[in-house]
Amino acid sequence: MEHILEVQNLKKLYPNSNFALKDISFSVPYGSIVGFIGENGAGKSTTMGTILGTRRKDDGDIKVFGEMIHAQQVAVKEDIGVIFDLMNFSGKLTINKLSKVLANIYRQWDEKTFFTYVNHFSLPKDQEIEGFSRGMSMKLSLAVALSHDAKLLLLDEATSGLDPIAREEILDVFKHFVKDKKRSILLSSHITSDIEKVADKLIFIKNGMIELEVDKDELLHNYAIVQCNQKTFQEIDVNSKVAYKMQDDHVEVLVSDKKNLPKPLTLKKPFSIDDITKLLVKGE
Ligand SMILES: Nc1ncnc2c1ncn2[C@@H]1O[C@H](COP(=O)(O)OP(=O)(O)OP(=O)(O)O)[C@@H](O)[C@H]1O
Repeated sequence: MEHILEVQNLKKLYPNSNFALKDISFSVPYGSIVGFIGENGAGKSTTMGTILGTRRKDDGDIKVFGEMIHAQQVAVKEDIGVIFDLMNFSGKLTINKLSKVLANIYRQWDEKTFFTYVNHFSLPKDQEIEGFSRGMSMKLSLAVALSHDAKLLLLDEATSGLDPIAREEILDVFKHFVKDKKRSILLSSHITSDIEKVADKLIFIKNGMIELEVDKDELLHNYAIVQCNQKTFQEIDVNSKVAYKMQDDHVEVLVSDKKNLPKPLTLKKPFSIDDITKLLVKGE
């Protein structure tokens, strides 16, 4: 089995909203960190919520660890560690008390690992967690997600609110988490430089649709952003054009096969995930 998570033809409509997840499919391979990228309201949290069963899907299949997942399956959910934007723990608890509560919730609760992360993140153990800053809350959520022997982490904006040093630390924790090739992470973030640092694969979502799903190596080796005039734009192989944006005096194009371009052409080097995101989101 190659993939820890497979999403096939997932559809979801919200009542009283024009938004829909429109038949989306993607996969998360074992041992990988997959970056989930899209602008505000693109559908990242909705996708993660339907995978977890906290939001009802209308159609489509979700397979985790090779098995079809249904909303009621508690056992499978124990194997999924989650961070969503807001913490759900009672604010009156301290970390010491929280650990005892979680030991009763998770069969695989590992107190030793939990306190290793709590110490690593320098979190106070006897302070009520409602007084925690956003960054401290995020670190606590992460310590919890990493301490019940989860095989898959669904992390929605898990690095936001953290200072650069804490972000570095956490990205190192992510890399370590997937190292044995038995576990994976799906990570959404607006801080694309974080994704750029750790992701093995990238999924771009726009308006409820997957625009691009690509391995980072493939992106680095074969993709490019080129700037050219209209005439040269027409000469680029249509299958290679992923997205483009017409500017006043030139066209900016994301191509998937940079070795097969008409010459001469200006390659934008180096390009960032932000550059790609802008073209996919704002371009055609
Ligand atoms: N409970 C709900 N009822 C109706 N519409 C909703 C609900 N939750 C989300 N939406 C809508 O679904 C769309 C996608 O929202 P979602 O939170 O999945 O986006 P996102 O990509 O996670 O955005 P962000 O980056 O801002 O967190 C938005 O238009 C939002 O208004």
